[in-house]
Amino acid sequence: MKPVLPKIQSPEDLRSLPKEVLPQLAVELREFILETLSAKPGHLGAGLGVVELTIALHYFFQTPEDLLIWDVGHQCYPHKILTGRKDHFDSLRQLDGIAGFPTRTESKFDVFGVGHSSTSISAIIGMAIADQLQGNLNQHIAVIGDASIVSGMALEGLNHLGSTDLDVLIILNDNSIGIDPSVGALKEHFFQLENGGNHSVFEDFGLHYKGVVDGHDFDQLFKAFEELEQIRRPKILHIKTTKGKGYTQAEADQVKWHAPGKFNKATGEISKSVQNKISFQQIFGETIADLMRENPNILAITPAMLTGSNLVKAKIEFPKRVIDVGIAEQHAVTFAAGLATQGMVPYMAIYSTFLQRAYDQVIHDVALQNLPVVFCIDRAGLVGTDGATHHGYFDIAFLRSIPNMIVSAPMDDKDFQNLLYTAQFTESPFSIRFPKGNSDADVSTELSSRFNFEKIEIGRAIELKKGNEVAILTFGTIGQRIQNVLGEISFKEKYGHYKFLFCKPFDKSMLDQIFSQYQTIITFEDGILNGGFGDAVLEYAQEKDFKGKIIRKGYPDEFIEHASIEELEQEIGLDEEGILELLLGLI
Ligand SMILES: Cc1ncc(C[n+]2csc(CCOP(=O)(O)OP(=O)(O)O)c2C)c(N)n1
Ligand SMILES: CC(=O)[C@@H](O)[C@H](O)COP(=O)(O)O
Ligand SMILES: [Mg+2]
Repeated sequence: MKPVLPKIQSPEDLRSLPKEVLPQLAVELREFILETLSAKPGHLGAGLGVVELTIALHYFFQTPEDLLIWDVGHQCYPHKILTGRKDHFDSLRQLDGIAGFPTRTESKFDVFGVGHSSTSISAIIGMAIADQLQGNLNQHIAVIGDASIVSGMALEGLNHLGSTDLDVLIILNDNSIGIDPSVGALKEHFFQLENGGNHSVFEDFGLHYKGVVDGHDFDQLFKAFEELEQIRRPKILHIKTTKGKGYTQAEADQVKWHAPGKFNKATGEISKSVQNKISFQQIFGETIADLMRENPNILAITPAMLTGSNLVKAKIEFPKRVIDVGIAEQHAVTFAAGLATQGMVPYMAIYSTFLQRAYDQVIHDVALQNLPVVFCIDRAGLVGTDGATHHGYFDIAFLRSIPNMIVSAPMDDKDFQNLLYTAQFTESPFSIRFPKGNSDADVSTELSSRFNFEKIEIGRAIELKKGNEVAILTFGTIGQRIQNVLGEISFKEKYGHYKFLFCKPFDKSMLDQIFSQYQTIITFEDGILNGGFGDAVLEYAQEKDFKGKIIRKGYPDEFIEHASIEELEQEIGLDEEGILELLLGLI
């Protein structure tokens, strides 16, 4: 049979095909995704799992007039390929290329921007109510995974939806896994439904329930769509799929193949880059286990990012003290607050971008009660190819404004370990932000407790180098880059370098000293400038009536798109070359 995929530029082309060729199209689509992703890394398993579902949805419904939302959006590659982006698909997640998640500015088929999970039900209700009020007769469909539907936001959406008369179709794509194996009580309920259980929790939410349908079987999918078309009220279709479907290796190790990086399609071998340096994630994983060995009150909490946060090893050693609560950032933070009231020492491992969802819990449940929860904020700063939804550059600003909160960031591996160590002794909430990727420490660096942890004086800044013209103040790992640049620069004596491990509390006495010695100050941070570290310096400068010049460098007041971290830093001018140019321009 002739290939079908090359003929498809839009769902209209798809809808002109006879149903019989759809299984062949599914094979071609998988092949196309595997071929591309083996060289241009991205999220693999989730997309492979929804190939038939995606084809069936665009075939049956009149997209884009019928509105289709993909929750999280990491499974959207078949959707992107079928909706006019096939020819650009090899630019996936790269500078100026197509985004890894549905994005409204990219296509009219991406009706809602996603990246963070569990938003699809709320968004589709909003669209359905708007269409009802405006008299539009289009369909409304949201596809959501088994790990995402148990999250608070999704449950709030279901609770709303079930009380309406909206003709909305929710498709629960149940593959019995998130990134890591599913957790929580509802996974057992879903399992029972798959095995003949006949009353679903969704009916109690007021939805018509249909399940469980084989999500890889076109006939079953179309039959279910036809049946549900007649039900003109909120409804849910529960389908069972296999994450990684059609690629043996991805089916066999679904955690590894969630987002495997580059790989050899023929052998299934995942490329390993030669690692000369230790990553901050490795340091975190080793150090937290070390601290847990020493202090039985320490627990580590993760909202569904056990592998990403490098907590797997600690979980094996301390199964009861490393707790994955599922996609439940809000619950995770308040749960940590509860633990802290009873004298436990919770280390909340959370990506900066996902902490955004729990902002009220940080303020109301932790900081207001001055509870000593340790926030280990991973993926802080730019994260690269995941792009705008996942960069973590707001946290300095949003944490600095909260009373009682300690806001810290290491410059290097040792600082990081010492901050993690010190945090257990404080009586206030303590945040430690660290970036994705490598530290400057060599792979041979000893990470275990044989390295002697040192208690850090909270709030104290350190003069790394005296200067006589320009004071460079850094917060976080960007300080390492400054050190590299200073190593190269002529007129070194002109530049002083001050390391601020804490943005709050702020070392005012060090600033007093800097104000008295320099007329030019430049601040560097890997966060948004609005309200960040540089602003803290400015605020104090104004208070002290400092008359010199203050320049702030960080990220602009913009949402930054996807590309490699290095490319993005270069664009912003915060790569070594950009910094060198900047510093030379100051004298
Ligand atoms: C609020 C939020 N927390 C965490 C994540 C990270 N994350 C992305 S996909 C995913 C698992 C989703 O599992 P599921 O909904 O079952 O979809 P599947 O990958 O199995 O298709 C997680 C935890 C996220 N995107 N958003
Ligand atoms: C889709 C999603 O939110 C996650 O899969 C995210 O891409 C993980 O990021 P890391 O790869 O940095 O763990
Ligand atoms: Mg799943």
